[in-house]
Amino acid sequence: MSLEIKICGLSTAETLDTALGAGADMVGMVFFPPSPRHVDLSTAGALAAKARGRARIVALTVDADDVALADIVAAIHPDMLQLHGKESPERVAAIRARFELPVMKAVGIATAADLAALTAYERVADRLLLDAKPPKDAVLPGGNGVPFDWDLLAGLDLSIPYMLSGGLDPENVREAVQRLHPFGVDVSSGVERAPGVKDIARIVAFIREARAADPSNPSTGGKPAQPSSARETSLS
Ligand SMILES: O=C(O)c1ccccc1NCC(=O)[C@H](O)[C@H](O)COP(=O)(O)O
Repeated sequence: MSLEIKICGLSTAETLDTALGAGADMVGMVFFPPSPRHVDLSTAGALAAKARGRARIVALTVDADDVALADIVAAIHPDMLQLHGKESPERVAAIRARFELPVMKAVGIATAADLAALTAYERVADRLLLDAKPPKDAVLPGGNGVPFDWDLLAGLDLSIPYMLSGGLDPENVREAVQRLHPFGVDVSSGVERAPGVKDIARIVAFIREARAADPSNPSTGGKPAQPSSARETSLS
C-alpha cells in the first residue's frame, strides 16, 4: 500500500488543480468559519466536482452537529469525514452510522499520555489523524503548523491506519516518513505562504518529497505502510 498524501485546507481551483496534478491522494476542505481556510458550501461544491474521481475528498469539521454535517455531505458528497473537534468515540460512531461514510478522527498529541485516547477511537473510526495538540493560545484546533515529538509514536501498533499530521512541510516530510512509516501524511500550513494562502511550489515540493520517501516505493524498500490488521471498512 503506497503512502497516502493529503493536502488540507484547499479553497481555490488553482491550488486544488496543483494538488491533484501533483498526485495528492486526498484533498481536504475545512468547514470551520474561524479558520483562514474555511470554505463556503457553494465554493466547496465546485471544488469537489473538480476533484471527484481524482483524489479522495475529505470534509473537515469541528464538533459539527448533524444538520451542519448533512448540509456539507449534500453539498460536496465527500469520500471521508474528518472530525477535528472534541467528538467522543460514541459521537464518532454515531456520525459514521448516520452518514454511512468513512470517518477519520483527529487526535491531538503532545505527550505519551495523549496516546491513551487512541484505543477508544480506533474501535470506531476508519482512520486516525495524529496531529499536534494545539498550543495553549491557539485559536484553531488544527492547522497550527506545529509538529509534535514523533518519537512518541515509536512502536505504536494500531488496528487502523493513521495519518501523521502537524507541522509537516517539504523540508521535514521525508524524514517523518522514513522514521515512522505512517499510512499517510497530512499538511496544511507547511504548504502555505500565509495563513490560508496555499503555495503552488510548496504543494508540489511536499508531494514530491513525501513520494520520494515512501517506504513502499520499490526504490526505497522498507516495511509497507499498511498496519498488519487494518480494519477492512465496508464504507471506505
Ligand atoms: O486547517 C485548519 O485551518 C483547521 C482548522 C480547524 C481544525 C482543523 C484544521 N486543520 C486540520 C488538518 O487536517 C490540518 O491539516 C492539520 O491540523 C495539520 O495542520 P498543519 O500543522 O498546519 O499542517
